[in-house]
Amino acid sequence: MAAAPVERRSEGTAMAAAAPMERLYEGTAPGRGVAAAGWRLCLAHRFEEPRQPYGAGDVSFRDVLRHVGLALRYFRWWYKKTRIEKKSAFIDLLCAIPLQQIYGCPLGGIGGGTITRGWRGEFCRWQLNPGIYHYGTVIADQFTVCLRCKGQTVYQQVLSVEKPSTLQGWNWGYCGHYAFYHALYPRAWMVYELPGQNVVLTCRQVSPIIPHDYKDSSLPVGVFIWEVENGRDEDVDVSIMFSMQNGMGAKDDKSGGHWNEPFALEKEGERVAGVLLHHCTRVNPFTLAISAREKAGTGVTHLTAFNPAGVGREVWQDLLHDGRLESPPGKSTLTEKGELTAAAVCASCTVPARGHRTLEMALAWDMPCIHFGSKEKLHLRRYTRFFGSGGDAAPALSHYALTHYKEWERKIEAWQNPILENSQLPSWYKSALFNELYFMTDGGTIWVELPPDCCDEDLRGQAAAGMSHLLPVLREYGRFAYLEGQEYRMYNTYDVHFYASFALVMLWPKLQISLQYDIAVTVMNEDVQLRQYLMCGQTAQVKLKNVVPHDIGDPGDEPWQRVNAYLMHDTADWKDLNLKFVLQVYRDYYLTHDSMYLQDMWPVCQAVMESELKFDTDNDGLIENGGFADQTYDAWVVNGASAYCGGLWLAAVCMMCKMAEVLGDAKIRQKYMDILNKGKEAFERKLWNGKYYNYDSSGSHGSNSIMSDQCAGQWFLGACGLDQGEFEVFPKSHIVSALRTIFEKNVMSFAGGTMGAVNGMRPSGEPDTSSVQSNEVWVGVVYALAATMIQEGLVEEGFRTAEGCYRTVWEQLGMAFQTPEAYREKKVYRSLAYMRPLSIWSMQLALERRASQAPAPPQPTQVPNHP
Ligand SMILES: CC(C)CCC[C@@H](C)[C@H]1CC[C@H]2[C@@H]3CC=C4C[C@@H](O[C@@H]5O[C@H](CO)[C@@H](O)[C@H](O)[C@H]5O)CC[C@]4(C)[C@H]3CC[C@]12C
Repeated sequence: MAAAPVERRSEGTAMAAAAPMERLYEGTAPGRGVAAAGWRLCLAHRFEEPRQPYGAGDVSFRDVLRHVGLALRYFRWWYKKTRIEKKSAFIDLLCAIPLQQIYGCPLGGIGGGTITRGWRGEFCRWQLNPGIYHYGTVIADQFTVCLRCKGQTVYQQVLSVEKPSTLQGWNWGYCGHYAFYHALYPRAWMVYELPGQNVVLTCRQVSPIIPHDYKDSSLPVGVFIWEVENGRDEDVDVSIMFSMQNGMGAKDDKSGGHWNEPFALEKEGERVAGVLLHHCTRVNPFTLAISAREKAGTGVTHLTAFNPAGVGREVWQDLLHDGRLESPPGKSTLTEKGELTAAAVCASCTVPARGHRTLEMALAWDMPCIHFGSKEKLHLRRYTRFFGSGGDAAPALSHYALTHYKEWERKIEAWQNPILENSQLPSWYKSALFNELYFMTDGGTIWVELPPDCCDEDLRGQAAAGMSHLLPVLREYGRFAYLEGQEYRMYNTYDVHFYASFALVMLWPKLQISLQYDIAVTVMNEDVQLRQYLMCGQTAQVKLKNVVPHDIGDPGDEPWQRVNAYLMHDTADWKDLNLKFVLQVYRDYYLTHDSMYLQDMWPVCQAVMESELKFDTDNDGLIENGGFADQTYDAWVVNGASAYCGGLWLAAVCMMCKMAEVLGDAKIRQKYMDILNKGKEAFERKLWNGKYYNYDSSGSHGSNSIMSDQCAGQWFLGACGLDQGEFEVFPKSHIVSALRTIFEKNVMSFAGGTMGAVNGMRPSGEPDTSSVQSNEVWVGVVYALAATMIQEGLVEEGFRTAEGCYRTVWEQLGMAFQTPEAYREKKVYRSLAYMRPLSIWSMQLALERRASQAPAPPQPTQVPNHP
């Protein structure tokens, strides 16, 4: 291999996982402006480990017996839902999405829908209907390059390694050994050497993901900046053609009535031209726009319509002829039922000998008004406040994207560079930190406006009345929701958001505040409808008053309106949800200093803590679990006092004291101080075993398992600076001992220390197989554990722990941009593209905290400058 832009830059605990990349790349070009850190792959790469989604065959006989009731109830529910009602299941255990090791950076801002490109450049994952995914590569969606010298076309190639059965008139099968992909979300680069041409193309893909920005970050656009380097001694005319099918490759692309039209928009001296592809479905119609920026020396041409299911010769020849497209005026006809249509836009320029030029192209999509599955309410997306809701915004969005992407990149660099340039941080971490952020947009994310006429009453009366800032916050920042996972279709699953929320509060704090207001409203409300819960078979109310819901609803139904789509357990009896609300309220206040928020949330915190107090059945100041899987580990039973929920409880009680202090509520402060003092003693007495905190106090076989998440309470306390002095809840020495034990057992004694931390380990050093979740690794829990280690000074251990997950997911298993909830040491994974791994941002918070506390480096002695 020549000079190796694809080399693996790994430090310390290097693993062999990604080594084949180096051997595959045969190019020499470094590309233009490609970031140093990130996730890099040669286009000829193949992932070798074929993993399977968790299936019935992976369950032990003991677990089959344990869950046979659930399985039967689930099957009955699933059959009714999918076969009789013809709807899709919020979790489809019987039809898991097969693993495709193809994904790369998604396009688009927050909550306007996403289109994911694969690392080989394909347009392959679509979330335009809110929260609903369509997986499928659309073959016509391509970039094609045409090179002309002295008036002759010398090279024309689709920049795709595919050899499809449609559009055979095109020149497919680009040799992947001459290109590489590099992702550093929200940007990605593809570097193509054009064999034998002495021309290098670098395509930089940019999405408007800008921390603390609540306008541009909402835009449904992506920009492709093509840097063309001409290594020849003669000028070359270069054209890049961007072709796109009208639709996302789904059934309704053939439903008829779709049409395309060319457009050009000139504003403030900037001209953008392209084609609009109107996708006229009954529900959630949208317009796609492909475009390019016209400027001196850059011409933009188009083809309004072609048949993407045909041979495609007319398109190919058109471009081949003169490096331009025919550019007919006027609209296309409407498609017939069964017919597909596509369009293309082409940007061309002359690149001088040994010179360089840039071509700028954009993809925008405008689906301003959306219905969820129930179609009860019409919602307006966030970006409509800036671009209107008439369905005619695609030209303006394209123009805005092409004239603002430089500013976006400046802001992205100002945010990312201090981290990227920190030589103390390993480069895998830099890749993990930014690339895991993909889920913020590609988590089925939705960001909508509050209807202008929405009042307290609509948010259900008394709930809203107590919160003076509820309406102003929701009006100004809108409503935000993201899925638990692309396969676990529930919005804002709260026990999981607890982990992921660090990313939101650190980067878009107003969205975290808005989400919390939404949760606060649901706390006060109830849903009296009865239903059967699948795990235990009992019937109970959908939602009780004064408890935090599991989730805010299913996009296949009517989220916000009907909460708790999850029907495995009655989560009114879960022990972690209420506590996670209190912990987030204080954490958010600590990070944002938003005292209005704190004031509004205070009565809600008191209400959920009152509900929680009933779980302290023996009045020792510590809650007890109920002998079922009554927390986020929803298939791992806990009985009696537990390290996880007991620890969260004490942390929440501590934060109640702190909040009461801030708000000057002495009575409440005293109440929770008394509970805290009693509870701390009970926690140590019931759970501390001299080395770590036992899983639970039941004395059953698994009760002395080592749980990787046993310090979750301390994680939050440390993140809020509440881990010392008066507020030291857990003795420092115990926390450090527990973390060291987890590192030794759950990390280093599991898969040779290369796969992160297993959820539960027996003291003997065997993974705990007492439940289907105890021998899983949960990536988001591992990142949270790593943050806790860093907070407690075990920095190397923290990085080592987290590195195992990153390398496993991104380098070994080919699960880039679809990090799963869980994997086992061998064979299986569970729930692709999951929310929890966003917890990696808590590692960053811990690192920033440490850096700000570190003593300042000695200053060089100042030599007085005497005249
Ligand atoms: C008789 C059959 C052959 C054997 C069937 C066994 C199965 C019934 C069970 C084996 C594995 C179980 C599933 C494990 C995980 C699940 C996830 C859960 O939802 C969310 O999970 C998060 C934890 O990962 C949690 O934090 C979130 O709050 C939840 O929203 C739902 C249950 C289940 C799918 C579970 C169901 C039963 C098995 C498939």
